Amino acid sequence: MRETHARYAGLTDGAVADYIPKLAEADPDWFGISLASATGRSFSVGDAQQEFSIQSISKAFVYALVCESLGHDLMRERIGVNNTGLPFNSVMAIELNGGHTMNPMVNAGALATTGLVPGDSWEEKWDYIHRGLSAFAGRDLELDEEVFASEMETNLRNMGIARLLQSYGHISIDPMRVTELYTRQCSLRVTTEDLARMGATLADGGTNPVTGAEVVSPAVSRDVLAVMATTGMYEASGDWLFEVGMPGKSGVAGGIVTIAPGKGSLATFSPPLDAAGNSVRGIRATRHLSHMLGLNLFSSTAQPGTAAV
Ligand SMILES: NC(=O)CC[C@H](N)C(=O)O
Repeated sequence: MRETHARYAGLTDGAVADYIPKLAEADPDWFGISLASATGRSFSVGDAQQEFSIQSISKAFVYALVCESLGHDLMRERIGVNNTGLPFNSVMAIELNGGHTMNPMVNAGALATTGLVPGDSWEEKWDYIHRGLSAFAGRDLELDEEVFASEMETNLRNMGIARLLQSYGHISIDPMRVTELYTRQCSLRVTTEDLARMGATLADGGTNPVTGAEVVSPAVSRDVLAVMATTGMYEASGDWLFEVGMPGKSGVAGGIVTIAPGKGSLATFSPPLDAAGNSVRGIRATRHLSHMLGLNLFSSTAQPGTAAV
């Protein structure tokens, strides 16, 4: 892992996200990698204690929690599991599909998923998300108030998507409050160590390997990993699966979590992103580690390959 970190630390491709003004302040040199096993062991290199906002990675875990509460068959019917082939904040994807969301890993499906979070009040709904994501991580996650405020000020597109979904009957409660709740979940602060533990919980069938908490069922974990594999890296999910061979989920702050079912999880953090909004160093490092550790799910042997990655 040290070798992988050193190998890609000097890579300067990509650009730090700036459509959320606060994110533009990130240091492009930050680079952390953590690994957590499904048996509770972990290892990190680089800026693994640097906190950053979880952003879209929250989508996978909130989806898991809502599937656990409402049933994954119902969620599949309501939200969908197919890739849109379009950017994460696409409005066209809704219009091209008769007003339906396509999957929970892009903004439309994620907003609709957050709109289904159980709770009689907004406080209860937030508590459900906050407690659930914290249970995945095994510690109490904190809100980044500055990132939250910054995105709320510039959130017109997500508000538009939520309104559009309301017009098609896919959000039945106040779409502005749903957008706020979604933005709040995206603003929780994590480190790669947290993300690796969250991923290891999915790798372990929904039980946090460190705390022993049963956060979601093995069946929900399995289904969430399948949706991550098809859509976790947005329109670049095919390239990712082809190269890495494992489900992954990225966020615009620069995090990526990758899961090796039954084995554990890798998490990377590096703010510069490619055109699809995925961390450039994160992709390269994960690809390399998948290869070196023989983690590709489609390989018939667990032997590391030899191709230069
Ligand atoms: N790709 C992402 O991480 C996007 C998350 C961000 N909060 C948004 O909705 O725009």
